[in-house]
Amino acid sequence: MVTNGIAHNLFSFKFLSQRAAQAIDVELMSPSGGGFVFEQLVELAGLSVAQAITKEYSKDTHPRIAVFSGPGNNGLDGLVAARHLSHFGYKPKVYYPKRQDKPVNNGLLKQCTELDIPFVDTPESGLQDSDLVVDAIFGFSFSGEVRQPFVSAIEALKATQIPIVSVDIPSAWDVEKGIFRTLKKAERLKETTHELELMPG
Ligand SMILES: NC(=O)C1=CN([C@@H]2O[C@H](COP(=O)(O)OP(=O)(O)OC[C@H]3O[C@@H](n4cnc5c(N)ncnc54)[C@H](OP(=O)(O)O)[C@@H]3O)[C@@H](O)[C@H]2O)[C@@H](O)CC1
Repeated sequence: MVTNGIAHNLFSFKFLSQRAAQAIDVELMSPSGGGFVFEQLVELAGLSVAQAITKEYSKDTHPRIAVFSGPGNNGLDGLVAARHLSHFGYKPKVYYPKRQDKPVNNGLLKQCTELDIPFVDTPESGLQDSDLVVDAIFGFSFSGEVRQPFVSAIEALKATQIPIVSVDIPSAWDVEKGIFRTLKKAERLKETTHELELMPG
């Protein structure tokens, strides 16, 4: 879901607890439940993010998109979104500083590379000359204080004036209490994408 406006819309969202969000994933991937496999869910999540962006931000006005991908599955959603955004005619570039050597990660990296999507070394170079940033750093497994190498990425997101589209939740929010603790920060965020509400089922 992508919404215009900020604070007045935050309270019209339906938020899921961390436990509920994880339970939905388990249910979706259960053979007796949704029967989905992990890769399908990541693909659907990233595609949903890219589609949501096309609805809110035309490639004519916001062609250059920075994607910040984190170390977990939220970051994979970002890589998938980058690929679809490229197919949709946008010009994405990706900041992905902490990579896991797993088949799904490596496959998504390869697909982005083959589309000539640039990978940048710093958050600043990601944001430079970008019209919008996709925040796919942390999702529902984030906890505690932000650790490196993501401190500077979060600071860069706080400082930027371009629209931010967050996957699941704005990164570095306390998953359970963030909306109440960081409402001021949220008011600065332009957009929030809640991928879980876009999932099938
Ligand atoms: N699960 C699924 O099936 C599906 C999930 N999906 C998506 O994945 C998201 C959940 O994925 P996830 O569980 O990998 O968690 P996520 O928030 O991306 O990353 C956690 C990583 O961050 C790190 N980290 C944590 N705290 C930190 C800190 N304070 N400071 C710094 N680092 C910190 C920690 O890494 P570590 O530092 O421990 O190596 C950990 O590995 C979910 O929101 C949705 O978007 C969908 O694609 C559909 C299928």
